[in-house]
Amino acid sequence: KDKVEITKEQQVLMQAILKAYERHQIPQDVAKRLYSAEENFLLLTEMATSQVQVLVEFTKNIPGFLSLDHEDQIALLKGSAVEAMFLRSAQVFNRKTPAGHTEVLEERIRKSGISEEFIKPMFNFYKSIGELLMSPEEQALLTAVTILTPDRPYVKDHAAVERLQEPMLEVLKKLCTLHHPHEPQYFARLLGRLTELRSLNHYHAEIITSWRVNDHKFTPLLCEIWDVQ
Ligand SMILES: Cc1cccc(C)c1Nc1c(-c2c(F)cccc2F)nc2cccc(C)n12
Repeated sequence: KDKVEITKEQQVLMQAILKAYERHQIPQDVAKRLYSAEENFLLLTEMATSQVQVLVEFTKNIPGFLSLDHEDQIALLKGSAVEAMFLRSAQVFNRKTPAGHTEVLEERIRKSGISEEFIKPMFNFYKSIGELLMSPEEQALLTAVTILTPDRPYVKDHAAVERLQEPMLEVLKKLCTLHHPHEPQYFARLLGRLTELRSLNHYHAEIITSWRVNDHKFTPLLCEIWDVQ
């Protein structure tokens, strides 16, 4: 009989409480919220930009790299950036992050304006790297070997790059034997990944072009390393 009525003040109080509750969500709640392709592209652009910065710092710390011809240093960096970044993002992707983060990253990559034909080879590569269960030393050496690939475009002194790459391949080969005693083919499998990486260069160039066609903006560093704009 006596009608229940929310008073005006109670309405205001309830709205304030609800607003606060929705604003202060815990991470996994946020993860469920779908992001727009633009938001995903922006996040990936930030990730890619910091990956390039990390790549440049890592490369400068490779023993002997800074004593190479300066133009060759640039040619090696520009020629290997995509492959090195695929390797690093594969490590990031395969690291067992707190539950749900890898799926979130995968979802954001899938919804960032990259066409399906490039998504497949990208995740196949991530999976094939994950299956190798590389040690941190193997990951670091494989990245250094990738950067010190003598036959990149515009490299003048091939021999000097080979002299740096050789000893790293030797150490990597020994590590594979030590870490994977029951897999004599492990080193060969690692080098097989480098071949797969090269094919991803082509896909990456297409991804960049398709983003540019849709007028996506890159950071100055990404433009510089991939000769965009
Ligand atoms: C950070 C990231 C992680 C996984 C997938 C993607 C698409 C990205 N983002 C980019 C990559 C890139 C990379 F950084 C690592 C591996 C493969 C890549 F395609 N390259 C570029 C070039 C211009 C802009 C972006 C956003 N971008």
